[in-house]
Amino acid sequence: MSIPTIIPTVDLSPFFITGDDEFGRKKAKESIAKACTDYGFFKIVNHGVPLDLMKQAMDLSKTFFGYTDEVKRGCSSKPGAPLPAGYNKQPDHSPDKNEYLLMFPPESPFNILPTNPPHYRKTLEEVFKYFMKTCQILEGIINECLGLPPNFLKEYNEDRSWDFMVTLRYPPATDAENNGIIGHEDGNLITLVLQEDVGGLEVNKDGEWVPVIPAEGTLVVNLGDVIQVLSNKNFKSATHRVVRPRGRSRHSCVFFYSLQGEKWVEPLPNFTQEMGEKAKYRGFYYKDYQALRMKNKTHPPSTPEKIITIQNFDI
Ligand SMILES: O=C(O)CCC(=O)C(=O)O
Ligand SMILES: [Fe+2]
Repeated sequence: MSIPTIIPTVDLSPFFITGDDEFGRKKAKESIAKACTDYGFFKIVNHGVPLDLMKQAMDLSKTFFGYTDEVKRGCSSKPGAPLPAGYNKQPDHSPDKNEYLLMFPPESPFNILPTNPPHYRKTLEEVFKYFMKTCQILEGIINECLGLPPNFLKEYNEDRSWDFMVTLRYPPATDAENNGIIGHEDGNLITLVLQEDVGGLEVNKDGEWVPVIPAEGTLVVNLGDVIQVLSNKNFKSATHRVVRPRGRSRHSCVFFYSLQGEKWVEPLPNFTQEMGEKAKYRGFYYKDYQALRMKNKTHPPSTPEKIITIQNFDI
């Protein structure tokens, strides 16, 4: 039997203190670079998000998802809405079993956020802002780990209005099935996951599913397809899934640090010409890739091989 692989936990505190903890930063960067090359997955502590705020968000989420369908549907967007904000449930034909509340940045006019439980909206908006800041710090670290010119990713990805956050509830597994979300990669740049203690998130490493064990105060980070393409596959977009535990629901809160739709995504010269490597992907506009991925959800293909993934852009 193979030994279960441990997902590394990185302490981000050296990036939050004003002093010059060069050694601490170097150590964190080394761990992150290795995790991004091996898995595209790691955990972070001392990430700048107040722990009581994270706990409050999870508690309020549990209360919200405990409401009746009718109440929750009061926060759903109207059919044909331009963006899928608000409450929704995976359609019956989907293999994924969960319900969720999706929000864009707090100032977005598309948001449909619940007025109950009291403070839920405010709490989610606060969490959103903190998660966004943490992702900006991670983006800077990843920029350095990739050896890109200073602030390259920040300038490439400066429009923050495309970020979104989803709070989810997964019902308990049944005797017949336990899928929460099937194995997939995220399409964006960086994803943050706050999962409750029940677990269920798994990452694929060399064909094996490795559980991402929850630890209090910890956030999970995974890279998405945009980083994998820009880095010409030097950094991995992690394949992950959610397996529903038995006997109880699972709650999580997931932040997608994203990219403006008009941005062109292709392997950067730093990882192609300058390394004497061929590009591994065709370029695309991010909005086109998103639209294709959205179709996977709204019109699931008849066979899994037909699901659109970044492999469709392989050269
Ligand atoms: O709920 C989770 O822990 C992860 C969800 C996820 O992978 C996703 O929404 O893309
Ligand atoms: Fe995901």
